[in-house]
Amino acid sequence: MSLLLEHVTAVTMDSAQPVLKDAFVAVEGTKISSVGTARPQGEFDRVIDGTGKVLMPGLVNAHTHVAMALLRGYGGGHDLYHWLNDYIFPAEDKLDARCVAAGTALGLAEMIASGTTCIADMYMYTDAIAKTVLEAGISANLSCGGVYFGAPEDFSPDKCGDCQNQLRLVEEWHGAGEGQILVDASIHAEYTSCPSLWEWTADFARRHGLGMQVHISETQSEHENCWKKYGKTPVALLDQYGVWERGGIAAHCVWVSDQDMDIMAQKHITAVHNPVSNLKLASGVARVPQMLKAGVNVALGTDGVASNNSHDLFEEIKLAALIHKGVGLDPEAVTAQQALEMATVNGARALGLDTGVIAPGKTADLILVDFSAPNLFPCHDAVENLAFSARGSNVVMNMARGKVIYEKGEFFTLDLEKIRAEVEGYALPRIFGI
Ligand SMILES: CSC[C@H]1O[C@@H](n2cnc3c(O)ncnc32)[C@H](O)[C@@H]1O
Ligand SMILES: [Zn+2]
Repeated sequence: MSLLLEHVTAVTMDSAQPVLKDAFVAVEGTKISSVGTARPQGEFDRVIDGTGKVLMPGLVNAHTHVAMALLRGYGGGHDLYHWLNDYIFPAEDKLDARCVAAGTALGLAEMIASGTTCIADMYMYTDAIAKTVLEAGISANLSCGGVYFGAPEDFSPDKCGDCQNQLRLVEEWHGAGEGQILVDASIHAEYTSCPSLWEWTADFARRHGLGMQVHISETQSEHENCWKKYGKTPVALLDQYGVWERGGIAAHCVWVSDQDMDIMAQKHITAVHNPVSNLKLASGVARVPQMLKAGVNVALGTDGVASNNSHDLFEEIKLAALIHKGVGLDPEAVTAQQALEMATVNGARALGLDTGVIAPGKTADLILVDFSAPNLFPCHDAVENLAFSARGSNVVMNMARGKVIYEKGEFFTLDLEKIRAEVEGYALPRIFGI
């Protein structure tokens, strides 16, 4: 399948040619084949007129729990500890694979309609997630979040359910769909696990050549309790156990120290900034400008919609570009360009994907944003408008791996009616008895 997007304004995220007006972007199979201001030679199976629209790389949600769409906004008004223990974990105890499939489909529909093409996910019943992701068409780094509450001296990988789940996940899904699904090793968090699990997970990632996902220093109490218990911060402690040997995704990083930032830069650990979730759970504001200065790769995530209420990454982009200006009294703290980089090229780097940029040879993960909408007109600077004015609802086309999966309100890989019926008819009654 070949496709040409013509007469479009391309915000490429490629420093060689950042914004191209009246551009032509050609796609061949799953890859971008050409980008320029002259019409490429040849015939195309489909031509899309991009007049009045901005083409940009698909957005990368580098930390999420997509199936938590079922729990949208549940347990509001509490901090992380009470929210997890009093609301989320009890609700999650009632989940089964069918609920998770329904929640994943719902979450993916929201993500796709608002411009997301790639996610890094951590959740349970990962077979159901993988099957749903494959159907939906976006790319996903899936992990199942290692938890171990037993006595450290009793730890054995053969008897640890989460270790067995991680092993199965790799065997069955790593590289599935010609690389559409990658499996990452994962540790839910320092406070839900122990040194023997960290050692095992580091070794597991090394043996299988996997990425790593961990929740890190999300709250002040988590960060300080770790220091009291081990005399180290979570970043430094896990480093001691080899967890970051292959880099990794550290979600939140609200309370990381300056020394942690140096380790993160050195070990290629991405800090995933989740500003909405961190504000909603009153966890704080991550020191993103300091991390950027220290050379840390910073990406963006929504976290689950239980702690966010939305999977619209344009909200995270806007907040990431705004909040650090206010906190640091610095109008240049995080620029519009930097916020867009976090949601595209930096996210792609975090997931180990050859995407996030509009350039020949890159994966064709592309979205069209309608700049004739009242909230995007007039446009003095496309990058500023994307960061500060755009909303997910301005996305009129989502192409993942060269395939148009959403256009003008229509889903081509998901059935929204069926998803709604499954959520209302099965998942919600099972979890909440309603
Ligand atoms: C073991 S699967 C993932 C696990 O993480 C929980 N979760 C969701 N949001 C957060 C967060 O902000 N911090 C820590 N843990 C979180 C989710 O509910 C699953 O149980
Ligand atoms: Zn999370």
